[in-house]
Amino acid sequence: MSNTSSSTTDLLAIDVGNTRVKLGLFTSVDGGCVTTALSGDLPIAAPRLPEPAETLASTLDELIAGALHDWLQAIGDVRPRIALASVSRPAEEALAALLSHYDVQRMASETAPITLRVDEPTRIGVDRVMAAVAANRLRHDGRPAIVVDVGTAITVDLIATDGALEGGAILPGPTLAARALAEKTDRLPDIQFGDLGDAPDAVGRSTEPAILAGVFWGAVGAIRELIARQRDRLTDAPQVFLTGGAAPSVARLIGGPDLSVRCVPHLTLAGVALAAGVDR
Ligand SMILES: Nc1ncnc2c1ncn2[C@@H]1O[C@H](COP(=O)(O)OP(=O)(O)O)[C@@H](O)[C@H]1O
Ligand SMILES: CC(C)(COP(=O)(O)O)[C@@H](O)C(=O)NCCC(=O)O
Ligand SMILES: [K+]
Repeated sequence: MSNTSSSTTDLLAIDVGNTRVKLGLFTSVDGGCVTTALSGDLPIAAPRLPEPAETLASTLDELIAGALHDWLQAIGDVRPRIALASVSRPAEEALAALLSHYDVQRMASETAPITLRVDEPTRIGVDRVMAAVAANRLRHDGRPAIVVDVGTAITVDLIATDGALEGGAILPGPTLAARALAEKTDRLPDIQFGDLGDAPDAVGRSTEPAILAGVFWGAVGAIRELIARQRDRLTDAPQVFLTGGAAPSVARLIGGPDLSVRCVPHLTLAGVALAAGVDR
């Protein structure tokens, strides 16, 4: 882990999902947003999206058990200001209690720097909104975008050419789908797959591989179909941004010759940092 020098403009962005909490330390230098990555002695040029200098992805239990304390110490206990975006109310309260000595800004969907062209702006998940804020930085002017977040749930969201978040689709993620099968049936086991790994054979020759084939290719197929249907409403080809814990496993199966898909691991964290004004 690199040494990060303390600065009053350091921002700790936190994305609290239903499975894991993602933390990213964003450092600002001279009011501009740069990474601490160095090329020789010179900071590399500011990317269009802020990149966290340090990150941690952990379960809430691990954080409470000491991982948060250890990580804050390891990054130099810089006492950054904190921007917290959570889709889990219990996890949010538990984290806020752990961080009671810090200045914590709680992010909300309806106050984010993006137009929400949805029926109930206060209900749309703040993670979806933050990822869209970041996607608005990445997409080319005049091009629409589709943001796919493969986490506990999968979300596929459409951003119009004017930058407004139009809404999208929500479905169970692979791990959740497998767990639901185990819970709601008598004879299906709870398959453990921390890492989805390589694409499985679509013909599983016993129960576990059959479940794996179903949840994996079901997720890939659902994402592809949702992108295709959202794309049908557009005049210009969308740029697709993929994020979330399981995104790397499915990324190369989503795109094609006429569809560019970019995997952006810290999309939501970067959106939190942008919404909290890291480079303003
Ligand atoms: N190493 C991994 N490889 C593939 N998938 C993973 C890995 N770690 C986690 N996942 C998947 O990512 C999901 C968690 O992703 P994440 O984006 O953190 O979700 P959330 O935001 O809902 O907490 C898990 O449910 C699991 O399906
Ligand atoms: C859809 C979600 C459950 C995704 O959560 P995640 O998979 O990141 O844990 C979350 O964005 C959420 O609780 N949304 C609220 C409802 C909505 O977005 O319309
Ligand atoms: K998420």
